[in-house]
Amino acid sequence: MGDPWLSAYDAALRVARKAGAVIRDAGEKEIKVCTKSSTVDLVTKTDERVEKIIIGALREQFPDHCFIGEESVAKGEPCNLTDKPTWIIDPVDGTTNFVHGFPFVAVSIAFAVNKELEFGVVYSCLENKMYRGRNGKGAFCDDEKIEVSDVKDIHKSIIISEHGTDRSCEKVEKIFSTMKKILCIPVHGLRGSGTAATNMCLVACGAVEAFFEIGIHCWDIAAGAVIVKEAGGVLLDVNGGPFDLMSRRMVSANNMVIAERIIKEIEIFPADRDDAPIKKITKFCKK
Ligand SMILES: O=P(O)(O)OC[C@@]1(O)O[C@H](CO)[C@@H](O)[C@@H]1O
Ligand SMILES: [Mg+2]
Repeated sequence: MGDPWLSAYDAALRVARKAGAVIRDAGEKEIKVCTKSSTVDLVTKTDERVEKIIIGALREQFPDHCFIGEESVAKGEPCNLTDKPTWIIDPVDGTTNFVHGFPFVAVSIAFAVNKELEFGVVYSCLENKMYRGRNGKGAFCDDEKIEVSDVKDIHKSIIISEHGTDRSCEKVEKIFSTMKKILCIPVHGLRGSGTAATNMCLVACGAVEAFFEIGIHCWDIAAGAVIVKEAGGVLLDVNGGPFDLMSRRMVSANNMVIAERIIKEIEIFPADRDDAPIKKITKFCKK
């Protein structure tokens, strides 16, 4: 049997580039900002518009496929991963960056069949870098094959994490306590680009050793997960168990030595699963 998902992969690359161009253009104009789950969970017309463009184009070509998109889920659509061919989309990963002109904004498109990720595309559209990975076929940035770093000594590592959009003090304390413990190992540095998809690509191309977060969503990390795995990296739950795309918890690392060392320091806090019963998020926009 040939390559069953090649046309889907090509479509993902095409529409990711198109989406990136729309985001770049929109960034030149005035951006009207609304909020979703908290006052620091930002959304703009561009997020919604780009998601419509991506899903519209893919649905036209693949009418039987299912779609999980960040903004559609925010409007109350289901977020269940079934065995059916399913696209998992974050139209703008790094909306806060987009709003502020901080130069890391990504379009993230992944494709899963039988709950297995087949490929992932992350277009870092302000840098104009196209990261991509296909199950069993390697990971690339533009035309260059990428690989994770070979560092095994945590003292020689850079680790990425993010603060998320839930600012309840209890959670923030746990996040900072974890970061403090990791910093004090000590590691070479802690970083955060503001987009989970880009963070994972930084692991995949060896610029950092690991990225972990509790509170991310499946659309933030699905494409990056394929890219990290195909670049030779590992994906785990924050408790060291198997990675679960819908769990909102993840450690991605260049190897098990680094992953397990970080896991020792992570203070786990609860996060509702992405496939928990639907709750529509109310959007707030200033008049
Ligand atoms: O809302 P957006 O811009 O798509 O997601 C931005 C983002 O920062 O939120 C996650 C959860 O904290 C991050 O790690 C992720 O990349
Ligand atoms: Mg987004």
